[in-house]
Amino acid sequence: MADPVIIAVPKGRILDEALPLLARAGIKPEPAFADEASRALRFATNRPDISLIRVRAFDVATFVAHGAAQLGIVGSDVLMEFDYSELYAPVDLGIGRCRVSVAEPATLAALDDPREWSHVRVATKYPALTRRHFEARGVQAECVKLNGAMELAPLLGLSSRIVDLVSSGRTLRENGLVEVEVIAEVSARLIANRAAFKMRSPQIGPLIDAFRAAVR
Ligand SMILES: Nc1ncnc2c1ncn2[C@@H]1O[C@H](COP(=O)(O)OP(=O)(O)OP(=O)(O)O)[C@@H](O)[C@H]1O
Ligand SMILES: O=P(O)(O)OC[C@H]1O[C@H](OP(=O)(O)OP(=O)(O)O)[C@H](O)[C@@H]1O
Repeated sequence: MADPVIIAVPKGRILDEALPLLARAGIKPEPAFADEASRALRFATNRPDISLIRVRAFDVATFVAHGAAQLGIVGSDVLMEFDYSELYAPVDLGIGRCRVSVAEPATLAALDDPREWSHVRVATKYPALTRRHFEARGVQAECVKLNGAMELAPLLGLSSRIVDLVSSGRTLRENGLVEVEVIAEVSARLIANRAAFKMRSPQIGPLIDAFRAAVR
């Protein structure tokens, strides 16, 4: 039999929404996959030709871009940050919906006009996306890379603005910040390694179709 297709799935919030989607696509992982306390990283499924790996959100794109996994589920925020040419993103899965936005303290926003910025200092997990966004309108962005808790940066004087994910807006509100610009709407995508998609299309093509049919 051909090697199993490996699908990379992020830990954390997307995992919960991905499970029903996998089930509708006919893929039922072994029970340990849904148990974040499990230390296992690779999991079998009801299909001997498919196995799953559970990795950090940003690493899903890296595993698939390098062909270590053939398919993956990842937020479009991650795809925008990396911009890997080896990745093909054929299906919008409609889960993990949020937006990537610029935010700043409410006190600053009251006096501020983003159209007048020529230089900004921004704390973010998304430096490439942030620089591209600001460059497109002639603003130079100096980025401080953080991996989480961006909302602390303005409170502690690390930077007056942040670029982060916003969903309900609760995290911003509870830290005295307001959204001043939406950069992009985000949802999770099914991604495929382009070379694997070409060379293993009899295996991978029907799987992509199954995910497409599972989205509702
Ligand atoms: N509040 C949110 N609402 C909806 N989707 C979100 C939200 N926050 C993040 N996401 C989506 O889920 C993905 C993973 O985010 P999550 O916060 O679970 O990971 P993380 O804790 O930042 O990752 P890691 O710990 O692996 O670095 C993001 O890339 C984004 O696409
Ligand atoms: O607008 P809200 O509904 O408050 O959601 C936004 C928050 O969700 C995400 O963080 P998450 O909860 O995943 O935590 P982490 O990134 O710090 O792990 C994101 O980084 C924001 O902090």
